Amino acid sequence: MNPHNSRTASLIESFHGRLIVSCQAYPGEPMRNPETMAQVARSAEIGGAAAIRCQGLADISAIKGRVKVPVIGLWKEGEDGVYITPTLRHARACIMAGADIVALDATDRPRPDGLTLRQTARALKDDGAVLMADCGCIEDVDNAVDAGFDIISTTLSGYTGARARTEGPDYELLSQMLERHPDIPVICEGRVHTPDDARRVMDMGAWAVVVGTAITHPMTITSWFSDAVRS
Ligand SMILES: CC(=O)N[C@H](C=O)[C@@H](O)[C@H](O)[C@H](O)COP(=O)(O)O
Repeated sequence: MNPHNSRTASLIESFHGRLIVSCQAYPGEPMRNPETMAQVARSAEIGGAAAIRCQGLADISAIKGRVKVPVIGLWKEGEDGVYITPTLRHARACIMAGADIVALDATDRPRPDGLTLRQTARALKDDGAVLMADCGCIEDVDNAVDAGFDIISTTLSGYTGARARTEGPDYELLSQMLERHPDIPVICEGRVHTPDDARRVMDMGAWAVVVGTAITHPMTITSWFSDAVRS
């Protein structure tokens, strides 16, 4: 196990075996408003979320003030290449805004500030930060573990070109991660669309599951129903 201090260990333990809800609205969307996201996050907490994952400094700050559960913060900038908390500056800003854990792109693609993943993680660990690695394939996972990340996640599977985008969660990557890194909390995130999907990843041994779209993105949920009704 990575050398955790007891504060980090109890933070990570607080969502062991539990649901994490990702509350994000994308640029140009009607719900892209920190107050709205804080209301969504508080609703998710009341419904049983053991942590909230959220994007952008204003949302992190608003949500941190509204929920008691841990906040996993990230800051998306750009669309190509590394866009989830792309630099050390973005990560530090997330922490300053109130994130208890910061999620970063953990691929080996070039980062805009020229730092490597390992250099970025080292600087943040020296600050005392708790780090979640958003991985796209097992090589990213191995690198993230080497770099000192506290939590590893399937977040970027199907979005980096390294793996095909599965219809639902990437069960295959999840099982590789669980087998190779039994001592690090493994989170399944991405395209978990039903309670059955969520139960299955927990039964496989995931530490926790992150659900975003299927809980907090009404535009997409509506389109699922609308398409089903029309066809
Ligand atoms: C690939 C990427 O940028 N994923 C983002 C990461 O924060 C979010 O857009 C996703 O909503 C989140 O990962 C949860 O996944 P899903 O919405 O499929 O439940």
